Amino acid sequence: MATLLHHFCSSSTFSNGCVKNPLQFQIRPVSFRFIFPPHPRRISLSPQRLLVSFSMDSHGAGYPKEAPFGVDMAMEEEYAAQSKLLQDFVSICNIERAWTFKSENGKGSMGMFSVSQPNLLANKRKKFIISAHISKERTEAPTFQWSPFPVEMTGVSTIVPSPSGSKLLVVRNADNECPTQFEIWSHCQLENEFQIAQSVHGSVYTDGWFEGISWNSEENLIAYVAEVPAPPKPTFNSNGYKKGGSNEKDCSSWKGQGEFEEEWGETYAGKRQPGIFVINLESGEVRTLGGISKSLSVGQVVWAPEIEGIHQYLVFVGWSADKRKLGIKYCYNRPCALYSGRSPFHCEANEVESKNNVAEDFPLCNLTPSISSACHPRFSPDGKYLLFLSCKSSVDSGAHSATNSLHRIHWLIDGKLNSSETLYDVIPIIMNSEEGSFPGLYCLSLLKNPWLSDGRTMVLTSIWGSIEVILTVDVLSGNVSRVSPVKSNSSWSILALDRDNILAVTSSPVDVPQINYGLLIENSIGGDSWRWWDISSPIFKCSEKVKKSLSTLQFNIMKIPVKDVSDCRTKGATKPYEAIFVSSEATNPLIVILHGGPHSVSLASFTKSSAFLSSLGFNLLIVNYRGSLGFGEEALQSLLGRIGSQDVNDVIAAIDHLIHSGLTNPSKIAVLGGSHGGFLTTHLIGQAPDRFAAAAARNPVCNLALMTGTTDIPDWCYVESCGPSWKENYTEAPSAEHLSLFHSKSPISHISKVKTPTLFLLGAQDLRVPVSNGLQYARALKERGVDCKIIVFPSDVHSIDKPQSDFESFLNIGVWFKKYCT
Ligand SMILES: CC(=O)N[C@@H](C)C(=O)N[C@@H](C)C(=O)O
Repeated sequence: MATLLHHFCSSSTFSNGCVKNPLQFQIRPVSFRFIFPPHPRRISLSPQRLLVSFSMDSHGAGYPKEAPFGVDMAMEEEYAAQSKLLQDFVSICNIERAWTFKSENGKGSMGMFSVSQPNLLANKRKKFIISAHISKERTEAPTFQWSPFPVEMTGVSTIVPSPSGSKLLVVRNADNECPTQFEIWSHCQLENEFQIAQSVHGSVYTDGWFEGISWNSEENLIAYVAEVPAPPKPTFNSNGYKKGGSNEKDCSSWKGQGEFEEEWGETYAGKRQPGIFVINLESGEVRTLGGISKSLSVGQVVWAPEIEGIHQYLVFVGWSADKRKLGIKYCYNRPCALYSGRSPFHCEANEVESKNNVAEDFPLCNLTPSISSACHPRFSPDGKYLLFLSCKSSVDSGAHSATNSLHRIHWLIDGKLNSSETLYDVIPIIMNSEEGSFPGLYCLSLLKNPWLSDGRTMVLTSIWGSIEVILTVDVLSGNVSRVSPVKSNSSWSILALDRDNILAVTSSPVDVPQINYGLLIENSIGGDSWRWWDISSPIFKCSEKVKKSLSTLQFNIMKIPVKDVSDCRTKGATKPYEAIFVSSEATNPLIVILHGGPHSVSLASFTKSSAFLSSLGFNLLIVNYRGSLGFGEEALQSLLGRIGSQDVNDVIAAIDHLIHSGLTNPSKIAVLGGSHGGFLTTHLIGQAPDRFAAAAARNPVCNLALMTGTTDIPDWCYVESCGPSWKENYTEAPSAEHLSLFHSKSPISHISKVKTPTLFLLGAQDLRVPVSNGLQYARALKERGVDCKIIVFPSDVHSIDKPQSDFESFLNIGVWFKKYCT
């Protein structure tokens, strides 16, 4: 077991489970249970963990055995039963990506799905490929013939088919100091294999953000993003400092640390600088895209359209960081621009041989100087336009995520931008929209080839209120159409295009994912001309137990009216927000679930952990408080400067609204959230101490004054606490006034009122909300006699998503809530 359990039993739990706090003494009923299993071995002396058992271990020696540390013996049967059910949920597969190919015989097409499934024992996600032959006859339902077995992709970091579909790149990033391996496969064999030494570059980025792997149209070059090798560290031996430094290892010397170098924060430990490389598949030679300054990190590379006799260009995104690299994971507010540069295999021989790679030899062109953010470049099929997404609202306001926009520039074949060239807004930022109409673009990834055959319609997935929908966008007129069924309140997400048809996945909080196939029936693109079919697939198989428990559940998306409309600065902030209510019996205890960010959203889609909690007999209220993505920019911006009050009040109003609606009469209420959702969880138990019977917080923000000096995103503390005036205040050296403001906005300022038993799940490697935030708050609760339990996962980062940690987290949440809410 890679995980470590820390159960800090409060003194009160040792003394018969009484929950003690300075304001109130409460006696909880305690059941002392003597457990007599078929072969009695144990005597449980306390409901918590005082337990002695004598048993013969496999070596025959009799040693007293202790209860597992952190397992509440009064709940052991519950723990065992829940762990079985949770395993059934955990084993449900996810589709990561999909591709379609022309079929060999010209009839129909082939679908290839990259699927992942957690492997608890190995504490890894197994990845495998499963394929299907897709046949379709005009308007008839398409049929999928699935390959009999999946093929496991052990050790594979990513795969990328070539544009013609005749070759497949397989990348294997190695651990330690081993080379990265590239394999090129044809339909039935390995054609070539290349080992790229660490001295050339480190791991290829497969992170979904800097990541970019692009085949050229001739399919003889691949451009990609990989870690630039670190400069050598100073070397010392028995004679002292060894001049010159080297990366070689030998036994008679050691490496010093040199100097601290900034990295990109949470999930990017060890990543200082992504660079662009090109491999020639005929020679195996790897060249670096030159001219990139040290302060520019680059990614998302694509080839510009190829034109005979003209230098070949690469287009990519650059993020500059002069003084400090601030965390970039979940943070779309980092300024970035599109650049073009000449392919290192299309430069003059003397340029390539030049060892200097200086900027003058390889001039880069900033293609988007007039906008603060440009990412995900995509060329139109005719090569005339370059489309890109922008997070400018996020960059300009400082909110870590916000409404996106889509833009178009006219591509000039020499890879340069004419300064008079206009940048067109295809989808502008929507500040506020009418009920039921397009709320704005919330899309942070595009398919490699998102184009329908007319060459001007892009297909993408975007958040719309509490669901994801599939949209078509005419990039010349700017017309946006919702092509996933308007009446559906499930979430729809595109997997791949099959010529002009869409391969999608849908799910809801009570339905496991399902593959759907959308056929464009009429010639006119957009409107209601899409017909959708459910496709049966072996991918999302689940146990009878899971099916049975899901069949008893229902959900609806509720509109919650804003309480204090007079406090709102904009019209968009007065509009109702949403909450997803998942229920079976009206009298079930209720779990209020709160997303993080805060500019993120809980989707009405299938989430294994939430489905597990509903299957335990809890109703769920999943609140998309104002500030969430998917509701227009005014509603989102309304939260800046008001965290800890507006968001807290929105959650309380949602609970009240639900209760007054008569849909439920919960016996007890629990609250659960991670990160900013943990901030809300701990605020709620402090600000509304009588309302919650139990709480669970995953890497919660509890004290902004502590977080600002320890997190990878100190700017977040300023933006969310100060609002629009944050830039004037932001500094790495907070003043006493700043610290006092941060404290007043934090859950820790309400700690004296808390009495709710609270479970803390903390990742020791979290760079975003370092473990000290949760630990400080939890220790302060214990000091006050509030019942709490802390589990620290030593190798986990902010998301606590290693399979074993995720499993143990939700098992403990389920048991904790059962203990205090039923
Ligand atoms: C921007 C960011 O990471 N904020 C954190 C405080 C947070 O809430 N993170 C979100 C993304 C989460 O759900 O973990």
